[in-house]
Amino acid sequence: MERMIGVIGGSGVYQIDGLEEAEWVDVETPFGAPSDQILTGRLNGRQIAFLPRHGRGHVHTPSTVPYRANIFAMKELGVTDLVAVSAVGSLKEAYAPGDFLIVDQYIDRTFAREKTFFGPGLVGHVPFAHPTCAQLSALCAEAARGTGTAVHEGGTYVAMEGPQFSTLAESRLYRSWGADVIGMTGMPEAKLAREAELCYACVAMITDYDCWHPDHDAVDVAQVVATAMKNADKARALVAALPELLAASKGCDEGCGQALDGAIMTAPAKRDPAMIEKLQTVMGRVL
Ligand SMILES: CSC[C@H]1O[C@H](OP(=O)(O)O)[C@H](O)[C@@H]1O
Ligand SMILES: Nc1ncnc2[nH]cnc12
Repeated sequence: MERMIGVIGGSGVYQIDGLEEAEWVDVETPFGAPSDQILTGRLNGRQIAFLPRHGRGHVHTPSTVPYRANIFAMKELGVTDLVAVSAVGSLKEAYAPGDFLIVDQYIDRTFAREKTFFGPGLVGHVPFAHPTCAQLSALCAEAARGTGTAVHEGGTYVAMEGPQFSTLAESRLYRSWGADVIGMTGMPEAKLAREAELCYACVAMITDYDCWHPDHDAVDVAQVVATAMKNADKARALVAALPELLAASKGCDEGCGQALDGAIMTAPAKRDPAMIEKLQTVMGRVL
């Protein structure tokens, strides 16, 4: 199967430049519209799709981002490898604002979001011990290093509900858990990408020290935006390098594309035909 990069841009990354045949396209899904139109085109001769997670102009809160529609739409467009770019707070001294961290684990503290494509009449459970694709993550690290930024490979992302930032007690709690960075959108995006059998990687752009650091002011939007703006060119350079790196890579050998093998529990005779039809795009392979 031809591989194709999709990118979901976070706070501060609402578009990418330099696409040939660039076009913002509407994609409708059974879960409603995605966060915005999706920018499609060719980057260095290779097809790519880009979606701003909060919409252009930042209209969705972390809780109202239509995560299911976003993943569905990417799959519909033929994306196989999805890269999330996310602004995060650092929970460790060594991870400084301006650095990139390639996430490989999550702690999901969100509670007000739809987190699965499954439902009554079609029940399934995908493996999630390793929530990101190691091969795609390695490509992201290589692309990130090419921007000249400090890159940390591997780290745990705490996904909080927001939209308010954390209290000091919460920030200290997450540090005591050994978590590395904090954001508001990593979940359920990563869970849904796994259910849709996509390779998924998260490039976390560190924008602040949250509120635990005695020598830094507690995070506010101005800090996040200032760092994100400073890093926006690097984020775009990183994205620009990805399609070629993917084409030259040996591809995923850890089964992201077969995550649904053996996952569905509902007996064939009990499966809801409407659910089967609704989910053709994301999991037609096993239905
Ligand atoms: C503007 S600070 C909080 C906001 O920024 C992050 O967004 P994203 O993950 O989409 O880059 C964080 O998760 C919050 O949504
Ligand atoms: N400190 C922080 N907490 C949650 N989300 C963030 N996004 C960027 N910085 C953040």
